[in-house]
Amino acid sequence: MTRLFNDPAAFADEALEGFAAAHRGWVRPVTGGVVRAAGTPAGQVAVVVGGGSGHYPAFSGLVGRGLAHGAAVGNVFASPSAQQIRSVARFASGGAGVLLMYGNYAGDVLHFGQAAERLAGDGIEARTFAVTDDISSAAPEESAKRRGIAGDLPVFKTAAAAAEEGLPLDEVVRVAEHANARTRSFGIAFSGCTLPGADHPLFTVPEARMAVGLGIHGEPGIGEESLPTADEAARLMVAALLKELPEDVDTPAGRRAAVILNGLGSVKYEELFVVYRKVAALLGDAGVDIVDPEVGELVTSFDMAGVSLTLTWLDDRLEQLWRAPADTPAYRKGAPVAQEPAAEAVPFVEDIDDTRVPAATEESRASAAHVLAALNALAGTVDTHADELGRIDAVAGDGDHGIGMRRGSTAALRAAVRAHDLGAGAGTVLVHAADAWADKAGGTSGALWGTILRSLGTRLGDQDAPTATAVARGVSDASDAVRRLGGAEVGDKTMVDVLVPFADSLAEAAAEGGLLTEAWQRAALAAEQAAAATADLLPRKGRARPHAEKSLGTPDAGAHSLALITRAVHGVLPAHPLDQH
Ligand SMILES: Nc1ncnc2c1ncn2[C@@H]1O[C@H](COP(=O)(O)OP(=O)(O)O)[C@@H](O)[C@H]1O
Ligand SMILES: O=C(COP(=O)(O)O)[C@@H](O)CO
Repeated sequence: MTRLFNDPAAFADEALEGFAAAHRGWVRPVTGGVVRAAGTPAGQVAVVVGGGSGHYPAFSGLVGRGLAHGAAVGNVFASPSAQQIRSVARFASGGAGVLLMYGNYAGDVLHFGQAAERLAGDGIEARTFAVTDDISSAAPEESAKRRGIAGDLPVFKTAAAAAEEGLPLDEVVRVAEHANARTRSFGIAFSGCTLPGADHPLFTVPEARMAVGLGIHGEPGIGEESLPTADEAARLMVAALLKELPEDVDTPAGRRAAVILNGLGSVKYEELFVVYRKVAALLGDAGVDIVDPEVGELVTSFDMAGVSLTLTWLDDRLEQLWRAPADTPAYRKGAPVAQEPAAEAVPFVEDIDDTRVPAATEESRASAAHVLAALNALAGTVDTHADELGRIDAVAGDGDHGIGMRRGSTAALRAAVRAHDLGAGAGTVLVHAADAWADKAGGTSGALWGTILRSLGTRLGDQDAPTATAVARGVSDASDAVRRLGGAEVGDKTMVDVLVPFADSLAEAAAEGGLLTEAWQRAALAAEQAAAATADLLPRKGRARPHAEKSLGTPDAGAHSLALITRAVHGVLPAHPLDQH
């Protein structure tokens, strides 16, 4: 249970504020997260890590000398937005490029990827790297699809130590790749976490049972067993990791390994030590030399009861980087160094200002009022159904779909009203709404809804009043862009299962002529049917993919929310052609 909070929606921001206030010697708050208080030395590659809140000390606690140069911090269990990441990276950049590092989750992959593209536009070379250490989350032949858990630490740390040595970006990336290929984790859990403001846990594990391989957001595991003793838990985790050695490690005997026994939130230190005692003995029996082990909380999930074991199989180079000094709020190694308080917040760079509004015609400005009505209806239906969306998402996802959609749609509406008041046309109103949605919501749906609204806005532009055909084309553009960005196709059990038939049916109906509202009505029906049909599908993308049977019988959350939105928007479309006011 998370008991101490104010407004649950403000939890992540308030936690970050307090964290920064408590660690002024190490970090400086900037838009989107934190950077090192002392800045990045000129000419050094900056390692910017990030992910959702709720996993402390990942990710803000790992910022400081010898480790990350900055951390982009998202909402609870949702990736930071591309805009947040871009902002942190701009503040952290030391002029030699930026390596963006995160765990392999759909939302993070989308937002960090977009941030890297935008940084290139800012003249900052940026590369991305997703950590994939959790061996329960995909089979060895699909290791690139694995999630990142406590293996984040050794992969971030070795790459950052290479950056600290002054190596160029390409070489820092090579170290990250090598460390990731040599890092494997395996976890078990006994109970789920309860998010701030929630009155029940996000997921549960039956009494006296243990979920094997359960993810840090409750992603389905690979099995369930009776509650083990501490020694049995150690045996299970060590055996799993020794069974899956990296390709270039033929036997554990005589090898050196960094070992992390990570507590996920409510397993306390003495319990961890009892387990570690057996882990060390078993690894010793297998002939493994343990190097600088860590036993403690390094990647958590609020009050989740569980532990994970991570091994990084070292060679001389990785060992040198693993053992290099580090000094961050949550992770210190080597001789202590006195911290200087941060200089008062003088921005290293200008904050990003994307609020300008280009000139628009009278017609387009008048149509912007219809766009506002549509966004208002959208935000209204999301608000009404937020709890239901969360419940659906919790079946096989992380339960935050309603929260994220509410946060995004509210921010989008607010930005749209502001742009409209500044005299924006329909296209610009949508583009501002798109950016606000992606920025404030983060997560997978934030990136995808940002893309949907931006595609539509770009197609409508600020010159002509939108016709049914232009709207249908904009929706088709959105459908193409979402598929391109997320890589999902129809049948994968995502919002794409609704977006594609909605776009196709709208295009078909619009081509027959008539009013947008009539065409939209047909398309909304197609969307509702397609959303309901996702209940029969097995997910092939996103969090719910591994061991997906759990979601059979429940529709996809993103597909359902899209169908609800198409219906709500239909209710406010004008009963006359948009270009004839
Ligand atoms: N690759 C993808 N392409 C399109 N849609 C996706 C993809 N992955 C996930 N989704 C959609 O995103 C929804 C989850 O959104 P959200 O709650 O923001 O996710 P998360 O918490 O994983 O960031 C899913 O229900 C699904 O419809
Ligand atoms: O949950 C996280 C990000 O994944 P999403 O796919 O955006 O939900 C985050 O906590 C781990 O980085």
